[in-house]
Amino acid sequence: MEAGGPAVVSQWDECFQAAVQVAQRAGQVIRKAFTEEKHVSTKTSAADLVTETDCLVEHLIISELRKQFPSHRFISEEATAAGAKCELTSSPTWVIDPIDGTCNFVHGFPNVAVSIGFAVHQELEFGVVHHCMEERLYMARRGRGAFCNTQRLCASRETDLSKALILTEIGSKRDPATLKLLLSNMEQLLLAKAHGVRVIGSSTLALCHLAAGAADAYYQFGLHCWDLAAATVIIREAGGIVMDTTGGPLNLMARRVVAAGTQKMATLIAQALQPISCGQDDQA
Ligand SMILES: O=P(O)(O)OC(CO)CO
Ligand SMILES: [Mg+2]
Ligand SMILES: [Mg+2]
Repeated sequence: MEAGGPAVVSQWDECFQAAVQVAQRAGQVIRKAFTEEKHVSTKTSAADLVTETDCLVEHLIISELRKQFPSHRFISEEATAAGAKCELTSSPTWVIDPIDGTCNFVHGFPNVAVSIGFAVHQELEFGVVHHCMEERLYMARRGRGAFCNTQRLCASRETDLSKALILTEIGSKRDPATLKLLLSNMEQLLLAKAHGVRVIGSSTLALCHLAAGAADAYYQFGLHCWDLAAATVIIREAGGIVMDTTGGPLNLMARRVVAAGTQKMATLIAQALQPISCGQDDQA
């Protein structure tokens, strides 16, 4: 065994435990705020929402983790919206979405999650996603399986597009050209006789449903690295595939993804999609 090997493993274990604890604390804050009046602002479009709870929870998560791991770097949704650089270096980096499903949160629709991913040398090491309203904790560490609370997760083995339940998100970009492509992509999958296409308002939770085998595929153009980081580890550890919409390897910053239980299903979905250009998180 390499000198220092076990020490490195236990270091990330400590980070993982910290992520679980802070995700649960964040969940308590979100649950309490869920039924209270919200102050809602918009960001990049009229459908890109933020509330004071997004900012409060992001501050809570980052200040707690920074206290414990002062040398680590952070990428987070609301700091990026406020102008922080979104750069994934080789340093240990936390990738955080304080509330995934803010539009759901604003409307009282209970698909709302906290998403905390962790990467070292640009490789995702673990992910924790807390479904706040159902108190479900999805989590995975690289090489150690994926779990929802204590239950081990197993992605779908389906390879036939005409038997697939597919998840996607509409996103916040609403110009006519984008909407046309978005609806045309959905139409292609329905014409291929997929059993259904679902939109639940939280990319992270949809990806966790895929990891749990409750859906066969997921695709989206326009999501962000913080929607994707934690759930990517969870899907891979559940035996699923997460890749670029071109069929190549996932680029966490490229704002597009296809995920599926099987490589065959992922390839079929990727082949059916027309690309929608959304830019890169690290070039904003
Ligand atoms: O609610 P949020 O974090 O803005 O995320 C959206 C997608 O960008 C839903 O997944
Ligand atoms: Mg999000
Ligand atoms: Mg968010």
